[in-house]
Amino acid sequence: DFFSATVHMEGLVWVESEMARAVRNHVRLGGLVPPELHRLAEGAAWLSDPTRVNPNSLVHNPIGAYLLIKRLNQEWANAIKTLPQPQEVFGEMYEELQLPSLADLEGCALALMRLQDVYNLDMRRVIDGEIVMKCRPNDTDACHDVNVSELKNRTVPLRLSILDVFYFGIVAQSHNDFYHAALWLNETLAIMNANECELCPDRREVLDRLADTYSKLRNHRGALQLFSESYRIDPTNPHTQARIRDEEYYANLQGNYVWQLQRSDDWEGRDKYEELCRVGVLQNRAPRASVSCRYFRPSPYFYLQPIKMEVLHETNPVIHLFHDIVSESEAARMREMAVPKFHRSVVVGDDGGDAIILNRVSETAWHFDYDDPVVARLSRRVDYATGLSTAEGTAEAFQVVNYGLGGQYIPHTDYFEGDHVTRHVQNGNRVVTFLLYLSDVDAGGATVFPIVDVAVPVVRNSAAVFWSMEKSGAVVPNSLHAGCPVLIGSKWIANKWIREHGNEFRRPCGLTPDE
Ligand SMILES: O=C(O)CCC(=O)C(=O)O
Ligand SMILES: [Fe+2]
Repeated sequence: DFFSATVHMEGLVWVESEMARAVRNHVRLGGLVPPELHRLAEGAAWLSDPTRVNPNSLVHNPIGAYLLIKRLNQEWANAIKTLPQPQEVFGEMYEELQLPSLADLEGCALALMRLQDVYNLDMRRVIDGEIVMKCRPNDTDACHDVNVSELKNRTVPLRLSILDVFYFGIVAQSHNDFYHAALWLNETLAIMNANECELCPDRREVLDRLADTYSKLRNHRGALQLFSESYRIDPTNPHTQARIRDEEYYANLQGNYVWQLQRSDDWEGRDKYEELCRVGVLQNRAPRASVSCRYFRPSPYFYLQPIKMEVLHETNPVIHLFHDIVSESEAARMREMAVPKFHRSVVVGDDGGDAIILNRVSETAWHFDYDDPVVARLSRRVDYATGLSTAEGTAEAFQVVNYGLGGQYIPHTDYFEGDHVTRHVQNGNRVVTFLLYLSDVDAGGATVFPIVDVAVPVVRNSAAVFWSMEKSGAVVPNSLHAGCPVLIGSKWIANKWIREHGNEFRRPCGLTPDE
């Protein structure tokens, strides 16, 4: 999949730019191409204009990413199909051409809907190509409405068409996500009611889909009304007639019941987590309420260049941010080595095995110390900075992650609990997390600790360091944390988890259990 890591999406920007270049060259040399192909190539010309902003920023925006995938999966693919000899236009690249799939397009649509919830995005503005976050009524004063797309100089209009709006509704419906289906299908209908449009979807299909969605959500009166309208358009359809009878029956049973559209994915702690994500949406720009800052020399290694340490939470759990702990070139090396190794991220599933879930959309690679001198050097630095051994068997390899579109990692603890202990705790539990930020993020993506109300900013080349265990060996439930969905940008991190075994003498028990 392309949508599961932003770095893969960046590759697609390059693909479009190269295809456009090939078409333009072909035309310049006197070749003929269908007008549609010509239009696509001209539309992508700006991608190879060096005076414009970084083309990768196109896919750092979720609307831009969706539109790119759509162009490649549908418009380019269809136009190429009409060519009798595509090799004449595209040459060798044609053989290796890998265009995104329908699953990618769906993944983009679902990602946008997830962002819509967490950041409470204004739907109308999304359709106009703008990402505007609104705080929810119960949010703290620390939350501020913001148009995050204004913060980036945009180069191309990112407007969605009514067919896109309809498509979002269809995707949601086909994933049994009736909440978003209702939102987007309703919007489709609203746009159709407000405008004369040539390229509108079939009205009856929109009505039937929305009616069916309402029925699933137990809004039988709404469903009845829509099926009735659909029936007026086509009175010969026996299926609609039957549905009207059913909905009438259920609506009567419901009596005066007042229906309200509600999100369907409720889980404990969701609201607090999402609120903190909204508060932290521009965390790396805003001044933070850090407890204190100081130079920190945890070992002679840092004698000449002490760590610039920001204390974000003093205890239970300790959360520090170490600034400039890796260099630009080390971070680049870590990212570059990861791409060829990437696999879709998994989490520990209920059965103790690996599980792929939509709650963790990202790609993962593991870097061992013997893979590269830079990795070994960084492991050593983590040892000096934490005072704990990072030798093999004591610490895990570096886990490098690039989040995908709307990529997030919902609240969890890094230490293992319950059934997971047996499978994952041969070397003891995870004592400390050293979370390196290998990139900036334009908006969203903060690491948040909902129990203690801390949002850690994604500051390039810094590391969030937090402790999951007390010296006594007791775990710290307050270390519950999450990676907020990336709203705009490409988020790269590298985790180093250090285990208990091998550190008994480096971090011995205190004199009292709560030391
Ligand atoms: O991406 C983040 O900010 C948090 C990641 C995380 O918690 C993890 O990988 O365990
Ligand atoms: Fe974590």
